[in-house]
Amino acid sequence: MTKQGLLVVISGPSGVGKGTVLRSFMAQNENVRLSISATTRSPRPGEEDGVHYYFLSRERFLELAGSGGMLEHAEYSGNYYGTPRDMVQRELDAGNDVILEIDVQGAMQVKAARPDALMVFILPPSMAELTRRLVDRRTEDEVTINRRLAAARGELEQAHRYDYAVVNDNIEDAVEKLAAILRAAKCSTRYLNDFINEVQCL
Ligand SMILES: Nc1nc2c(ncn2[C@@H]2O[C@H](COP(=O)(O)OP(=O)(O)O)[C@@H](O)[C@H]2O)c(=O)[nH]1
Ligand SMILES: Nc1ncnc2c1ncn2[C@@H]1O[C@H](COP(=O)(O)OP(=O)(O)O)[C@@H](O)[C@H]1O
Repeated sequence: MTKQGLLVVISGPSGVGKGTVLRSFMAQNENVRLSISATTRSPRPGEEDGVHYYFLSRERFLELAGSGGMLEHAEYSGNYYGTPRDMVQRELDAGNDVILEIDVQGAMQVKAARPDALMVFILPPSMAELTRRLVDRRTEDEVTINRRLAAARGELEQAHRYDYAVVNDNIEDAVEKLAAILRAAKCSTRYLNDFINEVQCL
């Protein structure tokens, strides 16, 4: 039997650099898969259906969620977001680690349903820098940016519910810290049963 991959949840306020850090992390690490979420928000320029997100109508989203097709789902800043179940389980069973880049509400659902999930929170160096990144990205209008900054304060208060925090000051450093956390997690005694069956600590 192939050993199961690690389920990794990554959260952090909008604009902190989750996408940027994960793109670089994925390019440097094999046997890791990024779950593609479903969302009802509109695609940004350059975003492709089935690559960055599955862009669904509200009706289709609710249908999928209602039929148990999602591991978790939540409403964030006026839109629905959720993790389709199928790919996550398939990749874990194949022995690949799976990263869910999801908001705090969804993360807490995963933590309850899958206590084995490794929970990582990405922090900004400061609120001023977070604001600067969100504004400079130029993908949202002022109202949306303000909404996301308001949400950020609530999200940061939940960071203590995660196993690890990574400050995204410098991208390369953040990628390296994330890799170290995954390596350490594979040696964690919380996976002791798996560990006895199969040496996970490389
Ligand atoms: N619960 C949940 N949140 C998600 C999912 N996919 C993305 N999100 C979160 O939704 C929020 C908004 O995502 P997005 O609109 O892409 O904006 P961005 O994070 O600023 O690039 C972020 O906190 C994401 O982590 C998902 O499948 N489930
Ligand atoms: N360590 C960093 N230093 C400076 N700018 C960064 C850093 N990480 C990300 N950024 C920039 O901040 C903006 C938001 O990053 P993004 O990855 O889209 O965030 P998120 O996915 O968390 O919403 C982007 O313009 C990105 O280029």
